[in-house]
Amino acid sequence: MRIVVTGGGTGGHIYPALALIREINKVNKSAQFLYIGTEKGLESKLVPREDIPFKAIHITGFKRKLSFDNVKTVLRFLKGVKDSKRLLKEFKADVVIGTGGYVCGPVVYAAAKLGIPTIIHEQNSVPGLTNKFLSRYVDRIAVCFEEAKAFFPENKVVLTGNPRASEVLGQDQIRGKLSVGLKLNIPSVLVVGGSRGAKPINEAVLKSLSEFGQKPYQVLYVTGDVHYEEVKREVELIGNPENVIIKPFIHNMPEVLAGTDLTVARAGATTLAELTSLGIPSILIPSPYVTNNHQEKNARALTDHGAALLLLEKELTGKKLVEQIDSILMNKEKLAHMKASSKQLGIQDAAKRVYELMQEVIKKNRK
Ligand SMILES: CC(=O)N[C@H]1[C@@H](OP(=O)(O)OP(=O)(O)OC[C@H]2O[C@@H](n3ccc(=O)[nH]c3=O)[C@H](O)[C@@H]2O)O[C@H](CO)[C@@H](O)[C@@H]1O
Repeated sequence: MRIVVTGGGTGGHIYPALALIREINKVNKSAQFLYIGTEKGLESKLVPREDIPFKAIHITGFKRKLSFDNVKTVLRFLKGVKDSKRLLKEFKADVVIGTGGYVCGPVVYAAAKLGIPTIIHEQNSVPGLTNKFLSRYVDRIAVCFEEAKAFFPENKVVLTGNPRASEVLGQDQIRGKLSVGLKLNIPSVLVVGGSRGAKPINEAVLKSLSEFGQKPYQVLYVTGDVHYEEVKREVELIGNPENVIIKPFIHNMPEVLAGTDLTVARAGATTLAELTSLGIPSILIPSPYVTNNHQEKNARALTDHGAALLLLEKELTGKKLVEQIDSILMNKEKLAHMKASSKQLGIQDAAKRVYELMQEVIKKNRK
């Protein structure tokens, strides 16, 4: 099977794609992959790390306001379609799957026009612009939230979940903890602001740093690559408590999550799929800067079922953050209840479901 995967911009679109590739590799040794992304997106760094063949096309996203830039974007889109068609023909793709981000636009559109079976994977409860546009042309739309179904043609949409939910299972939590310097016998809180970090979360953590030092739990605090140096400078002034470990980015997140008792995070859809797959309770601080406020809607899918607490960014303070962490970690009953609710929302066999959908569209195309 010759599979083209495309998706990019941020980790939330790239990690599901990488998880899908790894999971397919386990069951189909002869599968061949080509990843198409952009040079500027995080995918140009993450994909080659995994030894997956990577090709880049040049493309930019649409501005929501009407502007001359959009004319340039349309021209680039058409060029992107042309380049994608060439790559798809050269590779002789049997199926193309897009996992989100604007790079999917020309690649998946080109595939549909060439008559190659196509799938898009929508991680969020509310779809983005590119997937809405592509939904007209693709064979199937794989979604992760029941709520997302309403935005797509009924005959194409299938609830599969996020392949990352499958990948995070069965990991070695001891190795995960040791790899970042966490102690084995103390509860751990992971604080992470999505794949690129989040300044408001960093500010709140810095305000509570000394207080964390007094707590019977340990904190793994991930700043995001671009914020790391600044955070480090501030930490030097405040002092770094022994039970708070600070990292710019975690590359072995599945292992690290395995040893996590509670997570404080943005409400990116891929992070949520990982947390619910493992049954990790969370405190979610949705980014208010995303399209249609989709992170808050993602978060509510968990908070409505008691799997997470919601902390809106406008209400976020260092004090509130510590209070919420304590309210969960210091209350065994609440912790157990949240764990169970979280686990119930997980779709653990998501990778298998997406792979089956790929096989189905290929078969249908051959008939
Ligand atoms: C600002 C923005 O537009 N964010 C979107 C982006 O978020 P973002 O890229 O932050 O996505 P998610 O939070 O969904 O996923 C982040 C991914 O990066 C991984 N990770 C994160 C930090 C780290 O140090 N190491 C690591 O491996 C996580 O485990 C996860 O797999 O895509 C998501 C999925 O479509 C959307 O829901 C988010 O709204």
